[in-house]
Amino acid sequence: MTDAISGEDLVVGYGRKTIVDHQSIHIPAGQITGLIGPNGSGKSTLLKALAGINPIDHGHITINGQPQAQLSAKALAKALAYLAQAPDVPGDLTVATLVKLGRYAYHRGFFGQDPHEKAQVRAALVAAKVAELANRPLASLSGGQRQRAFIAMTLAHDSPIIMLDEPTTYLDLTHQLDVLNLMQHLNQVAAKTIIVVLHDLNQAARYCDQLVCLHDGQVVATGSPKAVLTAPLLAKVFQVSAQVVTPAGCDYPQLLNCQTLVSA
Ligand SMILES: Nc1ncnc2c1ncn2[C@@H]1O[C@H](COP(=O)(O)OP(=O)(O)OP(=O)(O)O)[C@@H](O)[C@H]1O
Repeated sequence: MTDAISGEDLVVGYGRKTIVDHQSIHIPAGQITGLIGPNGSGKSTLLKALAGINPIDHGHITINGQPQAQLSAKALAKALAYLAQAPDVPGDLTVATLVKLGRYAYHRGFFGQDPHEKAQVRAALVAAKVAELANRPLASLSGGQRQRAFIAMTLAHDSPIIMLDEPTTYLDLTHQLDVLNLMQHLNQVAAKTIIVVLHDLNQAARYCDQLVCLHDGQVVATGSPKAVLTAPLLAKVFQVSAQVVTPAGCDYPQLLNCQTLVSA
């Protein structure tokens, strides 16, 4: 299977503090890859490096076979859309304006025309179920509505690779499932490659083809949810004991009876 993204021997950190230390990661094209790991294990740091947001101190990243370092900002923006964990934008921006910003990589010429803008923005608003909020300023929305507006912006990008850092944060269960189903739909129908950071391991197992598990900045497991979510890994990395079962009719594992192994 070809890689949409590969990162070899990556070192990423902040100032003198190394977070990801000589690690490699491969993101297969056309699949959903889940990044899992405890708080502070380096998921966002690694994802931002793959997206070209965090500079790397060592190693090599390729996007669709091309060295990331050789891609212009516009070429990188056309190749991938990245949705941050807590995006920071002015609250007086309306949802429609935010979603239009997702099209900036396609603006051409002095006046920045984008012939597909109207249709793509409309489709993104509808897909993320925020069309009725189009004229509302972001500051007036609930956390979940805001999150869906940002997802619409990411969809308007219409890039072959989509990176989502904890896209279900702030969402109630229905809207979490909406986002995950939308992600799956984009993968299955539009062949998007998706990399998603998820904390809910049962959702990760259900929706992802591959999981990459980080622990203290190290990639400690890569493979199918069944291969990665084992009782020993859950104990070592998450300090949780759990039964790992494959429910009847499912081809993915689920965790039951989770108990923490560390006392409060
Ligand atoms: N801008 C920053 N400057 C300095 N250190 C940072 C910065 N961002 C993150 N870190 C540190 O890097 C480490 C990894 O953080 P990161 O956000 O990548 O982890 P994560 O696995 O995504 O965590 P979470 O699940 O809590 O979001 C943490 O120790 C964090 O404090």
